[in-house]
Amino acid sequence: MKAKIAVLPGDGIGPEVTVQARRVLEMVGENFDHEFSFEEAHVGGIAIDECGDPLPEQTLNLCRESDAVLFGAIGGPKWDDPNAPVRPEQGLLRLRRGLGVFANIRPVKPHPDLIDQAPLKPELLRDVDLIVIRELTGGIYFGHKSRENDVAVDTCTYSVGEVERIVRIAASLAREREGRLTSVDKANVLETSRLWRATAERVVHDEFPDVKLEHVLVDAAAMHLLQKPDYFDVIVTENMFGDILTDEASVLAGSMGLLPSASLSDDGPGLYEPIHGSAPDIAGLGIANPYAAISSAAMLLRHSLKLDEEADAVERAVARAVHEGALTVDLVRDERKSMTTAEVGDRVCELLSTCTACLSMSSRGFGYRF
Ligand SMILES: NC(=O)C1=CN([C@@H]2O[C@H](COP(=O)(O)OP(=O)(O)OC[C@H]3O[C@@H](n4cnc5c(N)ncnc54)[C@H](O)[C@@H]3O)[C@@H](O)[C@H]2O)C=CC1
Ligand SMILES: CC(C)CC(=O)C(=O)O
Ligand SMILES: [Mg+2]
Repeated sequence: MKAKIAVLPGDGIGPEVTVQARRVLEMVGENFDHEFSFEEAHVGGIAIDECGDPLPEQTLNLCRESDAVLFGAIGGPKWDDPNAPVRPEQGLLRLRRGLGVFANIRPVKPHPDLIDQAPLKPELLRDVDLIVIRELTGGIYFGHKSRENDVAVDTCTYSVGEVERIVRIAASLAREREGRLTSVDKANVLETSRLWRATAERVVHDEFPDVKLEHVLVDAAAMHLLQKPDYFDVIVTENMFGDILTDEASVLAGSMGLLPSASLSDDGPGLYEPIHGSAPDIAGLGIANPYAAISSAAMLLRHSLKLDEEADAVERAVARAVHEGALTVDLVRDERKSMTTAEVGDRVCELLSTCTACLSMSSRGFGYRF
């Protein structure tokens, strides 16, 4: 097949991990005989430096006319001045809104070979296999903001329609998995959460009677994620809660550098990005973990290009590479045994072209279930 992929590396470790994800897609194109074309554009801080706008019009246009968007990360201390008129993060938020990608899918499934190194007890992690569905284009990140003298305001707004569509996606997914949906809110305090809860209740009751819905307050959910993470199947929640809970959930997998994501709209290109940020503390050192970006590329193959076999092959190559110990420093106890970002990318590409088990449809992959 032919596909046009927009590549937005961004800032910090964004370009370092995105180049590895792009190499993996190129390798998939070669091995499976697809014609993928790639076009890069600036977003975030680098775009501010270039033209004063974190999402230049040509970047958004490129994304709109592509089949999918591969995104790195944005932001960093250079653009962190609280009085700055524009910030890199605005570029990402405008991109998500501009593409209408309201459904952010963040799977969390610890790799069996990494469980012993995670900060939580192995017995808590062995059966963890959960997906967070985060509403991505509404809520407090997009509400009206103001600042006057000593007072600042951020507004959180949700409409019934916004809640209905994200709950439908989450409930459909739960139906294909274990049929358990946990809706996370703060309905004891927030009016938006009370609307969220009532809407989720109605949609699931009317349209997904086979799905078991429960409501958990976000503060308790933060605790349960660490105390009994294997309890969860599908979690659906609003934008900011999903942002925070998935950083927490990355601890279950072992590193921020492991969690991928897909952001989808009703139609149009999907946006694929690791859940982590630009990691200024390690940027430029060549040690960032590229697995989250590479796994996001697998999600791109599956969701935007409908290439399941190819997506499975990438996930199997990642699983195999992790099993062999192809790990960056965030995942190894002995630094001398770590690989660089590029070495990990090399190994995944090698496995994709040489490992018959990775390419074989009959062998089992890592198996994100969605
Ligand atoms: N999607 C995006 O582009 C996001 C951008 N940001 C921006 O990124 C900048 C830094 O934010 P932080 O709060 O430090 O969050 P961060 O996610 O960039 O980093 C948090 C911690 O995780 C580590 N980490 C992150 N990705 C890693 C990887 N691939 N391999 C190994 N270690 C990794 C970092 O070294 C750091 O210690 C800020 O400007 C923030 O606004 C933050 C989150 C998401
Ligand atoms: C600009 C931020 C909202 C990005 C972020 O933290 C995320 O999407 O996880
Ligand atoms: Mg985040």
